[in-house]
Amino acid sequence: MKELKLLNKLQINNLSIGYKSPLLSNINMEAKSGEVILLIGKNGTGKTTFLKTLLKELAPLKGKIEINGKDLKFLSVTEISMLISVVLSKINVSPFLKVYDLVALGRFPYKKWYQNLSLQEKKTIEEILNLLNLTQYQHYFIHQLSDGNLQKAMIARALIQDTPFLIMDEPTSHLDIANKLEVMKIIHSLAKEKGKIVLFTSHDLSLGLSIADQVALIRKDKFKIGFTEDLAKNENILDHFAGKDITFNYISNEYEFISVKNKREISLVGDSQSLYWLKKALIRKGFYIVPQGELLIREENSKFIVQKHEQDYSFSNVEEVIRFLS
Ligand SMILES: Nc1ncnc2c1ncn2[C@@H]1O[C@H](COP(=O)(O)OP(=O)(O)OP(=O)(O)O)[C@@H](O)[C@H]1O
Repeated sequence: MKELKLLNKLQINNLSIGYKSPLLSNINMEAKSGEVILLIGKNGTGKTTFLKTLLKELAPLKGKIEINGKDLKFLSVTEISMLISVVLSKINVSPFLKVYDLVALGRFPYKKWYQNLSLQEKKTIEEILNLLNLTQYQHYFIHQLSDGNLQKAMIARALIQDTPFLIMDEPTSHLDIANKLEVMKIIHSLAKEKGKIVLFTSHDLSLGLSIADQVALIRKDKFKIGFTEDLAKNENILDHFAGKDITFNYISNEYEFISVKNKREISLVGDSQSLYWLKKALIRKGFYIVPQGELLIREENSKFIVQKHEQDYSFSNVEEVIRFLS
């Protein structure tokens, strides 16, 4: 699906947001066509407040937000709807709306009644339903949809709105891993193939980081933004979300729960899938994985071989190894 790529730009200067008093100040950021921005921060730090300000539901306390050179302050609701579409985490539509009608509502900024959809608009709705594998559900009431398909229907509505800037609040919450991955893929392709700027919040950090070009982090009343990997490295963002007895493993890219009962040091030789699962179990049980441990474990002919005091012990599964070591 090739489309003319327009150069979209979001520019925020010296923005302060909040209610009576500022929650966050001195927010500066810039994003261009094709960029995905992940907004993260612990609960209650101001993510929703930031999104509401971008949507002009809240007035900025200070500063300026421009989309494609247009200052939000001077735009009407309809004009903003042609620039920004939004997928909210809380579904705010009637459950007795049919999927097709929900999606068609995305054209509301452009006309008075969706029944007057042009042939071209109807064709685009069909294409988008098809793109999101929703065609077979188009005549369902939205309360009849699974969470995954409901989320996709909300995304379809935002897509039909056809705006340069798309905001998504927790688009992967309540979804299983297959649907999370699908939504991530959609976000990625909307930016890369359609040239949109997509800003989304997520508590699924490693998934979000894998598609984000920039990360905006709200921490200790400060808004920091940067190139994803630089910000992740400089701000230790993954450790920031870990807690007591929980650590982020930069090799496996996962959070790990650490028990403090065992303190033995183990070395794993090799990097097979079996050793990966063994390593997860060892860490969960509180062993330290180090380069030169007191015990060595390798895989040979689909068996785990534990080398202890120069002697080899063979085990056929993870459970046996853990029982032997515990
Ligand atoms: N209408 C309001 N008036 C005054 N304070 C508010 C209002 N709405 C939210 N707040 C406060 O602003 C702060 C930030 O809230 P916000 O909802 O933006 O956080 P968040 O990062 O989106 O949290 P979460 O991850 O839990 O959704 C909180 O302390 C909250 O209590």
